[in-house]
Amino acid sequence: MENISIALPKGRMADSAITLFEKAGIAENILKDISRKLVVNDYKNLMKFMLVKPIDVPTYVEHGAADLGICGKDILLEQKKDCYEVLDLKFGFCKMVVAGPKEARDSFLTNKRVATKFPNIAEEFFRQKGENVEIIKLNGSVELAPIVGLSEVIVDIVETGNTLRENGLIVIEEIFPSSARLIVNKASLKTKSQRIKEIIIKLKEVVKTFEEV
Ligand SMILES: Nc1ncnc2c1ncn2[C@@H]1O[C@H](COP(=O)(O)OP(=O)(O)OP(=O)(O)O)[C@@H](O)[C@H]1O
Ligand SMILES: O=P(O)(O)OC[C@H]1O[C@H](OP(=O)(O)OP(=O)(O)O)[C@H](O)[C@@H]1O
Repeated sequence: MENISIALPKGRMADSAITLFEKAGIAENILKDISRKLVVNDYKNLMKFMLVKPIDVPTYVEHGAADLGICGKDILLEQKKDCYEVLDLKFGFCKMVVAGPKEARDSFLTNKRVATKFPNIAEEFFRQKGENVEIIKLNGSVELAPIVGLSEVIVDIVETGNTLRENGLIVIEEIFPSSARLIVNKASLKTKSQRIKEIIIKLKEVVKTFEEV
């Protein structure tokens, strides 16, 4: 049987991703072994798990360093890497939105500035609307930008809405909903097709139970 390697996202999606594999009975004790260690081998099930930043998951999968990976739909749409998206995992729910102070919704601005960690998504969204905008790429704390005059609006992820509220911002437009997705390396799906298909079937069974809740 071939070994299967999986890139899991560090950070807020890590626990759900790890629990998913454990519940599916595909891997054992990943949680126990992953702390500062970045690769965990499950020799019994012939699986290798690696923990990477969510933004890097598609890169590992595209290059075949991982056969499978888990990351948000937001990251897939931003990066458009060459891999297959095979399953909506029904956790990590959030929305990509345009947000800003109330005045930005109520007044028509030409050539507005948009601060974001997702420049490609923002660019595409405003291009489709036929709006000419300047995209300002940031790496975090995006809500700060309109408060200090770096931009008029932001394109960012909203989950509870707490960060927007606490900074006096509102959702102006929703762009798309996001959740965690399972992605697969294109060559691996051919060369390791039986194992990968078995894994997808087992994960689907667990995901079904999330939907029933
Ligand atoms: N409230 C949220 N804020 C950001 N991302 C969320 C939220 N809820 C779910 N997600 C999902 O989690 C992913 C980001 O996870 P995480 O915040 O751990 O990564 P990160 O942005 O690289 O972290 P960091 O801010 O430490 O650099 C997103 O791509 C998205 O799919
Ligand atoms: O709607 P909420 O539940 O408040 O969540 C949304 C916030 O969480 C994320 O930031 P993150 O915590 O990743 O920090 P960052 O801004 O440094 O990326 C996102 O970019 C928003 O700022």
